Amino acid sequence: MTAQTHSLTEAATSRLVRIREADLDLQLHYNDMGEGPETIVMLHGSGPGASGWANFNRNLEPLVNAGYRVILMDCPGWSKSDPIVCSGSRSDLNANALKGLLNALNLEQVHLIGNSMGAHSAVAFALANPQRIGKLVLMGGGTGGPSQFVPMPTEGIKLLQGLYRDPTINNLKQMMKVFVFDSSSLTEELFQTRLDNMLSQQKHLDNFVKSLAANPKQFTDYGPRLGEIAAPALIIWGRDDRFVPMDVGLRLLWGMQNAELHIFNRCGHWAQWEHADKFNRMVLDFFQH
Ligand SMILES: O=C(O)CCC(=O)/C=C/C=C(\O)C(=O)O
Repeated sequence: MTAQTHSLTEAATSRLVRIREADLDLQLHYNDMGEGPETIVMLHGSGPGASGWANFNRNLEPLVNAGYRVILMDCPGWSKSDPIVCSGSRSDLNANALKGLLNALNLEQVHLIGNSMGAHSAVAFALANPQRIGKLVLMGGGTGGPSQFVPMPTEGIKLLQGLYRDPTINNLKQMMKVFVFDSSSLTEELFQTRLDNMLSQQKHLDNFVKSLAANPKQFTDYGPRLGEIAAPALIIWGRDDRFVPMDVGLRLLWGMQNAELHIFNRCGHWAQWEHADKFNRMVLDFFQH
């Protein structure tokens, strides 16, 4: 552990900020750590109880040690950010929240790492604000829309939606076992932390269900616009992803101007957690060259 990372705890890096952007006027929670000329913002997925810290805690230290400022944004409707009902595009809503956060922190340009919903939101942000993007890392997401091979919603997304409606420990375990390739890596402590996160914000759970009822397709299909994105992009997928299938990654690869794709074998929807060491090395190499 270096001097930079000895204080890398959720509590020590936790911050709140008020943002006003487009039709949003709300309080956002984020974690802020490290120092350096370049900033990486990480955007989490849409599962119940998700947060920047829950999704990316295995990926922070190498980036901070390499001299990056790292920010985890908790999207509106998750963790300690304000609740919201989303009846339009969740990808665009999160992109607006990110713009508000960057403006509040005086950050003109950043790199983005997005997981699942976070990847959908990163692409929405890149389309709306091309000049504010350095590089993009997208895992298990990047655009809504169909898979060529797998019926949608996938089994994972059905379990996720069921968990929002009925947030029990058994439903949580069922969902998380489909999340990852090797479910023996999931500990009771991890389940309990996730359950506590979920149940501490009942309003977020209720609002997600209301949002789905108002608009079942929360994530815009940006397929036709992917060619507008010129930023270098590293797409990372799990071969065994049962939430957002791997061919969505191929759509991104074909669509974006400057993208490359890495597919992990024996990997589900959480590449940054399931293959953290290799993921961290690949991401650092991508940012540094
Ligand atoms: O519905 C989609 O396309 C996105 C699903 C999604 O974001 C799931 C993410 C789940 C997590 O990463 C999580 O809960 O930690």
